[in-house]
Amino acid sequence: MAELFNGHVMGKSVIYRILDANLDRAREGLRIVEEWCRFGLNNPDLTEECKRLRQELAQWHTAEIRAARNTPDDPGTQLTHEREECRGTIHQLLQANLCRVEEALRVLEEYGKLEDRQMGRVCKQMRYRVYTLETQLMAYGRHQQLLEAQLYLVTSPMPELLEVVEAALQGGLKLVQYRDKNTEDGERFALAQSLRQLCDRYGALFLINDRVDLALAVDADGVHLGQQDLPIAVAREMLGSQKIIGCSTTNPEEMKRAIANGADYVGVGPVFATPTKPNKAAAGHEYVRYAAGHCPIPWFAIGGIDVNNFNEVLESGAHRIAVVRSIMEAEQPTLVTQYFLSQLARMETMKAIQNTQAARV
Ligand SMILES: Cc1ncc(COP(=O)(O)OP(=O)(O)O)c(N)n1
Ligand SMILES: Cc1ncsc1CCOP(=O)(O)O
Ligand SMILES: [Mg+2]
Repeated sequence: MAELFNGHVMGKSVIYRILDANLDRAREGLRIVEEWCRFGLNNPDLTEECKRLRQELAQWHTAEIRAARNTPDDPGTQLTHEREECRGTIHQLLQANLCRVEEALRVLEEYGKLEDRQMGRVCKQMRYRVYTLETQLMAYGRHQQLLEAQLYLVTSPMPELLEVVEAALQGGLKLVQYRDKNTEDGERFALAQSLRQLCDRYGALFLINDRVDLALAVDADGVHLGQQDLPIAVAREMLGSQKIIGCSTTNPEEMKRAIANGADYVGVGPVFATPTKPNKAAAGHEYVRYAAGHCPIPWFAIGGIDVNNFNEVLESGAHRIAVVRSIMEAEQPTLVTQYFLSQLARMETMKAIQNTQAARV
């Protein structure tokens, strides 16, 4: 059926070309995401969902639709956006491709229903499934990254804040918390936004200390709450299940409660008394040893840790640490970050070797 639209003959072949291009686009985008779910995350559920979506789309890609393809006459093949040629991180690559799939599904929904109402309905459902996939994938990646992070930088306010954090990111840091008690909200928001962008560029997680509203405003990866801050349950309600919530603990009771309330990680300390938190007594090595033996979720030893006493903290059983001054006040934040990270990685390797040997005996 040929229909006249604005003087142009709108034949079936035009609709079929649009469907063909967008079926390809959606399937290619899904394949890119699927490869990451499979090889990057080793996640069978997410891999399976990508595959199912691809296969369901393939059923709509009939021989008739394929036959309408006319690549040489397609003006769109020469068009690339600058951003397509430069994806900085896996996160950006995944987001760009998920967005491409969602757009293609929307096109398939709108043009598909001109041909077959069922196709419109199915593509709409698939678009919602892709939104869910996106949320799950981003949350999974975020929690995986938290598991892998061994060094946590908690910032302190200073004029060179962004430069120092960037220097630490250049040293391989993957987890940053913006902690700033006194700056007024407007400036705090602007700084949090800049830090968010900086962390994105380096593929690092970005959390906000104390303020759930600020975490929401800049779409941070999560929030860190102390015993005097909002309850975890309230923050969870506001942030949803996909974001990270950390909680400070000073003793086993606080740790147990934080875990029962759904914290994703806990701070364990202060290990040593510290001027950064002057009114807080040290919990000491004993609590670090307790965490090493009992804590089932990721935990970070914090408080007074520096390059000189850091090995003692590792000997007490810590394999993740959080620091403020050691990096924020370092002459060479990149080098200090590299030093901490290399020592933490070395310790992991030694533990893996010891475990293998113990398993053999
Ligand atoms: C990783 C980490 N652990 C502990 C804290 C301290 O949080 P809190 O007890 O709420 O104290 P303030 O940082 O808000 O002064 C932290 N921020 N990060
Ligand atoms: C925020 C916080 N919570 C427990 S100790 C501490 C401060 C750690 O700072 P520093 O690493 O400078 O001792
Ligand atoms: Mg706090």
